[in-house]
Amino acid sequence: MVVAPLLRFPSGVRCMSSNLYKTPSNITCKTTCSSLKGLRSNYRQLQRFSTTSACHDEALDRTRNIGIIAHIDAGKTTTTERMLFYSGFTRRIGDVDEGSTVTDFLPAERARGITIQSAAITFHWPPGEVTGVTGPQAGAQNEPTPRSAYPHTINLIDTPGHADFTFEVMRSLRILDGAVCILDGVAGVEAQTEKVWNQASTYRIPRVIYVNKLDRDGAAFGRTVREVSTRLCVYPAVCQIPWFDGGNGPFIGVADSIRLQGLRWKEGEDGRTVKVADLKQLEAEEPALAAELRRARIALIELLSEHDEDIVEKFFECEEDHLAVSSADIIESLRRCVLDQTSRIVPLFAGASFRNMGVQPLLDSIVNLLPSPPEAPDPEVSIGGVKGGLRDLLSGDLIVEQGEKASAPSKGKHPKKKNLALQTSSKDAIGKLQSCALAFKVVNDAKRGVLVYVRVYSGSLDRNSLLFNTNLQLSERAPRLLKMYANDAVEVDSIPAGHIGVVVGLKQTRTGDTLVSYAGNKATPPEPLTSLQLRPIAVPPPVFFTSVEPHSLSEEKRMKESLALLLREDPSLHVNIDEESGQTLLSGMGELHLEIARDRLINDLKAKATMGRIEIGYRESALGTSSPITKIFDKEIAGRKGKAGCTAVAEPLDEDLESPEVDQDTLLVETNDGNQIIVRAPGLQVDRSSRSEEETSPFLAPGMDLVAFRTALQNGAVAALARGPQFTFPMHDTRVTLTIDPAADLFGNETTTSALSSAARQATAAALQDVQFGAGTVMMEPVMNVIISVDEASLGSVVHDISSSRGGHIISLDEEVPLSGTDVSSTSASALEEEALPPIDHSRVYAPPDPFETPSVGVEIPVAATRPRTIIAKVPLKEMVGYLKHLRSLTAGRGTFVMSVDRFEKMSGQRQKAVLAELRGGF
Ligand SMILES: Nc1nc2c(ncn2[C@@H]2O[C@H](COP(=O)(O)OP(=O)(O)OP(=O)(O)O)[C@@H](O)[C@H]2O)c(=O)[nH]1
Repeated sequence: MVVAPLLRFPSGVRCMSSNLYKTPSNITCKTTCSSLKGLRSNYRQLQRFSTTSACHDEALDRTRNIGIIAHIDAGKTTTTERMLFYSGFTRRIGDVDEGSTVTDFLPAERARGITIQSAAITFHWPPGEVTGVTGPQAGAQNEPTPRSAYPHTINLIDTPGHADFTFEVMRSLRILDGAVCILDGVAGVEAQTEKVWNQASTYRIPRVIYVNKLDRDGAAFGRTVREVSTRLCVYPAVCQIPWFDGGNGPFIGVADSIRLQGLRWKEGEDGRTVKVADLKQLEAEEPALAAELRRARIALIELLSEHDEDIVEKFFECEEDHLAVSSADIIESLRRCVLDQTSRIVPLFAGASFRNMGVQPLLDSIVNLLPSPPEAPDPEVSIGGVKGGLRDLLSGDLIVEQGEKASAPSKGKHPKKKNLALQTSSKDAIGKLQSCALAFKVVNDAKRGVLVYVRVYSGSLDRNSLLFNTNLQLSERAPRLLKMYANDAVEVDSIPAGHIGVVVGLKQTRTGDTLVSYAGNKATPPEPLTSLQLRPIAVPPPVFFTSVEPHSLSEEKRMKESLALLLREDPSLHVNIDEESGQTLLSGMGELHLEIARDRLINDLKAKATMGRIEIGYRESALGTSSPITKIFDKEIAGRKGKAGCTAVAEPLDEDLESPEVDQDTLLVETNDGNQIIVRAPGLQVDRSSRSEEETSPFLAPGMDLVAFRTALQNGAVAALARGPQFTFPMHDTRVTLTIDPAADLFGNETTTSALSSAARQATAAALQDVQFGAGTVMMEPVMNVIISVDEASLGSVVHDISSSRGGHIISLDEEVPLSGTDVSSTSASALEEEALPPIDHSRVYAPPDPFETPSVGVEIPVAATRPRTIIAKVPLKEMVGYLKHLRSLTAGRGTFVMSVDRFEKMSGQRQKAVLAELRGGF
């Protein structure tokens, strides 16, 4: 009798065997024996856990921070709901289509049936209390107990699948230690799957794959396995194959190649009852399936043997009998391969979550195969201009020279000695670090206020500790800490390293900020801790915008507060105020992104405002150089006299060309939103004897330091660049050089920061006008990097449509390595790609045959016609609006695509004219 690990329980967890076993040949077990105790008891367990620090290390081994990633509609939320149900977290299974799921709890998500925000939720698998007592570890004995025999804490992040929320996905990926990638067994590997897969590769996240929806007509497990190898460029380790009743009947379960058994679920039940049949029983009942299962087992051992020496040894110990290798040894081998990602082995499982089939073995695989926080790759940090791993930093392997970024290369007699001193003092500072956490999500909760979700990476984040925000350079106290269960919460005293929790009461922290606590009671941490940042990501440029108007003047303040909150939640949204019209413009990544922002603003945050039409965010660019334009601002602002002068020159910015030389008169060179701002002040006589951030000058008003001076000028230029002189679109690829002549432009006490900003804004706007009257300006449009997946039969028509009707450029067909999905990441291409691993040998990939692979009626389609093809093209965004519908019609519903902003491109005169005519006449 073979009993699956999912059916084994540690002592103390009682299996209600009388209900579970039916006949010796038909073993049935309820997997949630100790489940359904209800939420309250789970809460109590976690509360105890979080206040008992002695258990933390052991408990950390029993923790998994896992994400679910996939293409839209692959079944992430449906699968998550089953996980919550089987773990005893919920008493009934929520339904996406009825809008009753736990994780999609925003009204907009429930109304649309899609995931918008990543939800973080905690549960235990297998059900029961996660004790600090270390159980028998795998590998300790000859036949070790799998990890899935003991309860683990799973922090699960359900991520959105829609391309408009790519940034939300990236944000979530940064804090995961492992992921389950769900594929739709009918659609296979889709373009969005490839994108999010590559993003996960960027962070080296170990993954398992779950092929869902195998109950649907047209499901093709074998084809999907092959696509995993060809399109995701990994070796699928097929751990389960689908069990179709009688070979080509309905999907009824899975055959497990690790444990050599069949798992069968009864149609129409809630899935808690699983019938297990061993290989002998399968041979009697389903001989074809049993034969395939043997082949799957052989293929699995062969694959592992190529990458793991230990399994080769076990294989020889078993006298080269593939079927004799123990399941525990296979699980350990798979685990080693998953954690060491150079093998590119990804375990693959099967199921139909909607029919309640396949989810418990998937949960077992999360516990057995994915890493605990200490086993996950070292999180990337940047500190004092140096990049590396956090663990390396804490252990002293990553060396930071404090203050080197700000100071010039060391001069003097003993440069080496100086460096050594700097290193020692930065080491001392790093020793003071008490905890380091990443705020990965900010949510405005109607009941609890603003919740900041954090992942703690080192130390322990304690209630009431002072947190320094290294992005905003300010400190905030953490008055309350919570552990979240979707939209329910439990108060805790601390959040230890490796865990996910919520800080309530932070007023400034935004999504993506790094928070550190440190020893000592200074207001700021010692250098270089002030610059410590975890996995920074760059926000992509927004390409759609809309206007937001308050219903009345009295509503304006409230609307602005709501917008500020929206921006804290989602930094991929941007707000600009058009100085001339006074209009507030909200811009974002896509139409759906802005629609959801509108819903949040008006329905959830109750702002009384109206949003205009969603439009493409064009840009304007300078074609020539202006003459130097000087403006003197001289006016009373809020009862205080303000006077300042500034000279501006505007010119085209070519990032490929070298920046102008930076001399000691240059106070700032900064490129932001596609424009460059340079501030120069010859003769300012900067007093550099004080600390760098407090540098000052005799020309500046008392109390104004150099930072305030150049920020004021920069803000003025940014405001003017938000509105182009000819088409009123924001400027792009433009450089503005601001020059201050201290003798002529600065007027002592009267030169306030707002006067400086106003002078810089007026001078920049006038310089842009001067360009328009001279060489002129041109419109720019967002051009997208588009990846389209089609089959061979539709390739020709799709390529023709893109290149002739949509003005796109085909870049390539069937790139061997898919484009990296790191468009929203500052991280360079994945380290795995850098290691230049040998290509995957697709001919050696095992995939079982598909009963429904070819249509049973009509003309047989040649296999080549259904071969997946990938088109990579650059297409103007305007031509991609509403493209999905068109692509579906060209490809009989099979085609999918993803896109991301490539860059802004200058438009031809003819195209500019046509777009302007359309904009004036409306869409
Ligand atoms: N037949 C069948 N349908 C399924 C299965 N799993 C999910 N579905 C259906 O597929 C649709 C999408 O499921 P979701 O769980 O919302 O998918 P998702 O990946 O969370 O989608 P997004 O949140 O929008 O990215 C729903 O109508 C589900 O009922 C399955 O195993 N079989």
